[in-house]
Amino acid sequence: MPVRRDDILVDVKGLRNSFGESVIHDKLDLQVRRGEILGVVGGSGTGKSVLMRSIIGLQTPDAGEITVFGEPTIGREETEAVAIRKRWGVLFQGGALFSTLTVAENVQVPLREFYRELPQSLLDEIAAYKVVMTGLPPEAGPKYPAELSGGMKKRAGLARALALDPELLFLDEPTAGLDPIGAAAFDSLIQSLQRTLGLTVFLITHDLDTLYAICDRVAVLADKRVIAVGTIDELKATDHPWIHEYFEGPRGRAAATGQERLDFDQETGRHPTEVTAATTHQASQGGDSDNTARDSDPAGTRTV
Ligand SMILES: Nc1ncnc2c1ncn2[C@@H]1O[C@H](COP(=O)(O)OP(=O)(O)OP(=O)(O)O)[C@@H](O)[C@H]1O
Repeated sequence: MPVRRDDILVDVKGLRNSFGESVIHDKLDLQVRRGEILGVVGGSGTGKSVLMRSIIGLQTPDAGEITVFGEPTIGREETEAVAIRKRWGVLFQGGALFSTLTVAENVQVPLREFYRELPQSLLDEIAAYKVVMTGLPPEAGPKYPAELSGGMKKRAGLARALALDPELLFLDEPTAGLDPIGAAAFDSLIQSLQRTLGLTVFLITHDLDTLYAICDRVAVLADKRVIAVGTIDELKATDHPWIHEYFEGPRGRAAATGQERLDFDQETGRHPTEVTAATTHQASQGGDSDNTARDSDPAGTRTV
């Protein structure tokens, strides 16, 4: 069924980006649909982050058109760009928190930028609400990033990304560096926020478990463009060698098996609550397991 124009929140057409002689994107097209979680995958250096930066206006492309919420974003006057920027939130790779500001102050940065007239009492109230919304304990608000575990830093970054009540959320590798349980908890958090707040999510990831667990569609970057976009089943049916290797390689198969097991257990009402309870508890406690590198998971799957 054709997608209604209004339901395309991000539309990228004919994008070209290069750095010197090195062409990163050429004739790249991509659409993000309202209400979906779109996973963006591709080998290292294929230009996933540059694509995100182009969409949010941090990278000026050589050529192409980008519209967000139906508005062109390239070459806009600052005042017009601000009106669009207010409507999205961004979680950069690694959280990108200001180290000299507390968590609450970090969350207040976009509020101060766009709504200078807000009184401090309201800023504090909003920040406290966003902190708790992302599963952090209220005591995390006055802490500095250096005092937080890796998982807590991601949650703080997410709280800041949600500060302006965005319609569209950009997440760059949100589960990188998290252990499997912390990553699963973060996936659940993204999915539950997406559903509750009606968000559209552009999610760059290398994490196959995340794709299976929460993404509605997946876009694959290779050969300087988006070579395929669709559900995982649709992608598996394509014969591109990178896609085939990605989903049918050992980690891809492990993630698929893990998801099938989880689906089965959810249907039969068996153990997933154990995972949920453990992760929820961990999240509310700001547990240390968020801090361990997820790559230490040898099976490449987080279902335990
Ligand atoms: N500001 C820059 N100046 C020069 N080259 C850059 C710049 N930003 C990105 N690049 C290059 O563009 C390419 C794509 O980078 P990008 O960070 O988008 O890749 P990626 O797909 O997100 O990779 P990864 O999965 O490893 O994070 C890389 O070769 C990178 O070195």
